[in-house]
Amino acid sequence: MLATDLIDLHRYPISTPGPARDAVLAEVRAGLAARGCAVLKGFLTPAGVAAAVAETDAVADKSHASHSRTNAYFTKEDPTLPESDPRRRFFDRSNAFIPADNFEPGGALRTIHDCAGFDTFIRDCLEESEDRFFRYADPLADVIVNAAGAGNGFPWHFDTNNFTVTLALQNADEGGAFEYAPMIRDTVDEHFDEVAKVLDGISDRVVSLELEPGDLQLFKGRYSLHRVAPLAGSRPRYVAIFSYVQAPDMVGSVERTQQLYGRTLPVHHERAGQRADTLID
Ligand SMILES: O=C(O)CCC(=O)C(=O)O
Ligand SMILES: [Fe+2]
Repeated sequence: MLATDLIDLHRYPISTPGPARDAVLAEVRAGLAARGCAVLKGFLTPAGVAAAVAETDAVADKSHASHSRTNAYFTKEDPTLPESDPRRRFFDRSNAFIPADNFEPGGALRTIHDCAGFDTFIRDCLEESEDRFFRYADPLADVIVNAAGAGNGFPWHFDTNNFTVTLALQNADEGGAFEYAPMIRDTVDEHFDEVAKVLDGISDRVVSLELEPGDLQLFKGRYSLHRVAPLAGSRPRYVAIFSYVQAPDMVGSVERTQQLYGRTLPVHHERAGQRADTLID
């Protein structure tokens, strides 16, 4: 399997410096600056989509399902806040991640991820500096697939990570749109009143994206409230997630890895407590 067969490199010459690549970068950066979101439609070829879906179908039974009730901030219930506060609005979240070690080197997803120039292209899109941009070194989490069946999808939230790189592989029979309220909060103001309107379904700031199989999405979810709308039907929604972090050799914490993937590896225990930052997660 060759990256040239899987990625539409004519439309997106990610590893060929020149005006065509510069034009793609300019468009992505403009989207990120204006809305925190950029979509490269048809990043994969039809053959690339088919190969990635077949690969995912073959390991779909390895997914780990977890359920929780969460608010948009992933914080605990705080009864001292007024009941109308968005921090007290909890929603059911169920998700199933296929851990990264099910995707073999040379398989479709890793051929895409390992393609020459892929990481540099993503870094250039995000305008991150070289010493602050590394592949996640977690063998269970660097390349995963979120396999979502019928249900609530992924309720409204802000991401804790600065950006997310996803590749849409398969849509559900119904629902599953990616909805977001661009830049609804900023570094100094949570804008709880605006957030509450989104949660109540009465905001006029929500944008709905119908991503199609093969679309690559770069999303800065720290300031833009977003969700995956409820899903229906028997066909699961598959989205691959490529993770990058700000320091080398990072892996997930033992607790979070266990929760998301249902197991841990020796590396999670060896590196526990050696994180580059002091954040909870
Ligand atoms: O599945 C998606 O499209 C994105 C899910 C999401 O928002 C997340 O993983 O934080
Ligand atoms: Fe998110």
